[in-house]
Amino acid sequence: MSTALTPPAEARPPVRHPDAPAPGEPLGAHYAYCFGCGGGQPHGLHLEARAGEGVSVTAEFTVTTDHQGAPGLAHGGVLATALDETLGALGWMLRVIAVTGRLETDFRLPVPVGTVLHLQAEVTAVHGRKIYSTATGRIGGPEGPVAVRADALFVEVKVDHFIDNGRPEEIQAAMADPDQVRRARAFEVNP
Ligand SMILES: CCCCCCCCCCCC(=O)SCCNC(=O)CCNC(=O)[C@H](O)C(C)(C)COP(=O)(O)OP(=O)(O)OC[C@H]1O[C@@H](n2cnc3c(N)ncnc32)[C@H](O)[C@@H]1OP(=O)(O)O
Repeated sequence: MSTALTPPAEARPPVRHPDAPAPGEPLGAHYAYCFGCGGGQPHGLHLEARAGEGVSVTAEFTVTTDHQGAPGLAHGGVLATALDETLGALGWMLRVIAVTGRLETDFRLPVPVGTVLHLQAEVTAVHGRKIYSTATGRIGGPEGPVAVRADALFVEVKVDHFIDNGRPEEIQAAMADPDQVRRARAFEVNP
């Protein structure tokens, strides 16, 4: 793991938000057109995440023929997306909006089409806006061998990050959708 992903000595253990979803609760998509979790992307990952214990989440992603790199095998970038999306879902447990600053991925086993990738992610430390986290993706069941893993640094941002940087068409459509506004507001209110 690179030094950029090693929390500084003064970093704190993560604290589960009191209003975080209960363990086992489905987290749903944060945006219908998200390539990782949205239902509106026909070739997307349709990753389904659930709240875990502490500051953790679990997720499942089924590799389809849309996700190939080599014949019959998942593309490494798609697997990195699955790890990134699962790590991004940790924001629900802290109730902050955060984006990926750095993602370091190890690919340990090839992942064939048809495989269910069982993902688990947890926050390991928080320092200011910096959120340090780690994730695994297992095959053959939730306790199967680790096929992919990642260490990451997410950086907390405000909703303005998306409003200022996103394309106006999609931003306006999202802001006109009451469900989307409700999801964004859920993260904005911090103790
Ligand atoms: C509506 C609901 C939607 C909910 C939306 C949820 C979406 C989840 C989707 C899945 C996750 C994604 O793919 S998100 C999409 C992919 N990621 C992105 O597009 C992010 C693009 N990058 C950026 O916008 C920016 O670089 C930021 C926001 C990450 C940081 O910029 P900034 O806000 O100006 O802050 P900055 O001062 O640079 O950095 C803050 C601290 O983090 C450190 N830091 C920043 N980047 C790195 C890095 N790569 N490696 C090491 N350290 C880093 C800095 O050194 C600093 O440490 P110190 O000096 O404080 O010690």
